[in-house]
Amino acid sequence: MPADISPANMRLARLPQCTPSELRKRIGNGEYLVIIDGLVCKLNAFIGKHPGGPLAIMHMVGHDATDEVRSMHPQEVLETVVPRWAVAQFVPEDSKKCVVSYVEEMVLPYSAARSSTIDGTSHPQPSHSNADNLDYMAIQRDYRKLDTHLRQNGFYKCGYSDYLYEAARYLLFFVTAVGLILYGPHTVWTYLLAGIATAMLWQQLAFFAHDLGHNELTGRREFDMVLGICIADLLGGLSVGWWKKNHNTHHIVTNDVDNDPDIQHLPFFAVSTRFFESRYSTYYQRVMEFDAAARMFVAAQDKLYYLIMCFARFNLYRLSWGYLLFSDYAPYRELEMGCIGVFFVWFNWLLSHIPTWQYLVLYLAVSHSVSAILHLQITLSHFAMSTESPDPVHECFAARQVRTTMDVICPPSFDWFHGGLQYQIEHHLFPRLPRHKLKLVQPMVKEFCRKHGMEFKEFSFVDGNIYTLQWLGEVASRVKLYNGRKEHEDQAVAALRKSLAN
Ligand code: HEM
Repeated sequence: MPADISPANMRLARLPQCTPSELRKRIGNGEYLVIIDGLVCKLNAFIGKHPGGPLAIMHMVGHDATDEVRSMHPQEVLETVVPRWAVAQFVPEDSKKCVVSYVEEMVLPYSAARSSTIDGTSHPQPSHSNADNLDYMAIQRDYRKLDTHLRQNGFYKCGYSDYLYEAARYLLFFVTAVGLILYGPHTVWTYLLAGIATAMLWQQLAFFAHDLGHNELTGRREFDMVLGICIADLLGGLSVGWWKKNHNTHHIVTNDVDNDPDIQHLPFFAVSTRFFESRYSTYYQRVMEFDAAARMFVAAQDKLYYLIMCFARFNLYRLSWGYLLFSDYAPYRELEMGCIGVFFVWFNWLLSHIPTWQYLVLYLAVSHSVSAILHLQITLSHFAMSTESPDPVHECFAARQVRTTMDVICPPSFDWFHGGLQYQIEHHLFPRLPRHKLKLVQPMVKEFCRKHGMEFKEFSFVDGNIYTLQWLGEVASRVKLYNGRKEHEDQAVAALRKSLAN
């Protein structure tokens, strides 16, 4: 095959070389350098314009982000846009070793929390076999082979006909909910059933909005985003922009205590004893205080899990508005605010047809608390999974996703109930893969994990709940120890202060 001598490739071939020590030095001097496919990309001028937001890039400064970037971008961005930002060719010290982070021991102004996670303190982790003895280089190589196989064999093409069944289901729930409220007899059963149908509609639409957020439908970001706004904002009253920011971050730094918003739920939940240290969240840009309220809730988190989940949707309204009103980066702010406004109008119009306040409360309580099913499905995949890498310098993207995620086993006839997202490990390995293809990929992923000795965690929905509750209970039981130690420390400080004052 003749060598590609296009001007773009000639430019890349002429780029200077950059070693790991030069990379560290330049990052220390304030350059935002990310390694992608062997190229060092300087992103200072691009970070503010990045369609995936600045935080995505910040997390990857000083990292080999090849797999993260491949998993998050369409092919044309990888081939034509990424190389434009290349300033050097990267020369690793040892090309036979998989190194993903060159900055673990550096304190970076924009991601200082990341380096503080490895302070040598031991915190309990859910059990994981072989996590210390993996060959990351081989895992990375085979993961890339598998991804290429999926790309070349049409797995990334969306099967639009799959959505015909989806649409029929959405319509059924919508018509049931609205029909019962507008035309049903005024009985408890009517509003109970209408509430359940509304919750199921929201749950099913959330799966569709999720596909659109990953651009799985058409692969065209703007189109999928606007359709997502019509689904999530207009029909569900939640901001899809907020959700995308949150969710993309979750995919890049999955189950990282300081960085992943999907496990940062103080004062209600702590999935790791690390949260007892009142750590700084790079996502929320504030300290997550482990204060008296947090100590009280976390100590009983396994008992309160379902109850708190019943109120989670109200928290999502709050977070959506917080994002739309205050976020620096909200590219569709006006459109989303308009659509959520329309949601409130039509939803209140619907509520105005409920004849008594008792029925109104019943309908709102049922529709919002049954929505908890969705929150359980989301949290089940990660809450009881590892939150700490055994080797942050070498652990490759694929190994990290398998370590931090679990699948839910369910019969094919129940696929719709989990939205196809019970294949979470597959989804985390290939986030842009249309969700109806995930089940076809599962046997390949299982073989990939078996070959490399990575534990493929999967539970039935019931067992997954039990496993999660046990882990939450395990963390909760440590609060007592923490309280005892804190009391002891407070007494020591008080005694010291007293003796200094005398
Ligand atoms: C040279 C570096 C980079 C370039 C040129 C670049 C460019 C882009 C472009 C053009 C898009 C829009 C894609 C589309 O139309 O579907 C995008 C989206 C995105 N990028 Fe990057 N990116 C870079 C680095 C990164 C890095 C290091 C990350 C972190 C893993 C990242 C994460 C994301 C995410 C999460 C999205 C999704 C946004 C969405 O779906 O709306 N990018 N990027």
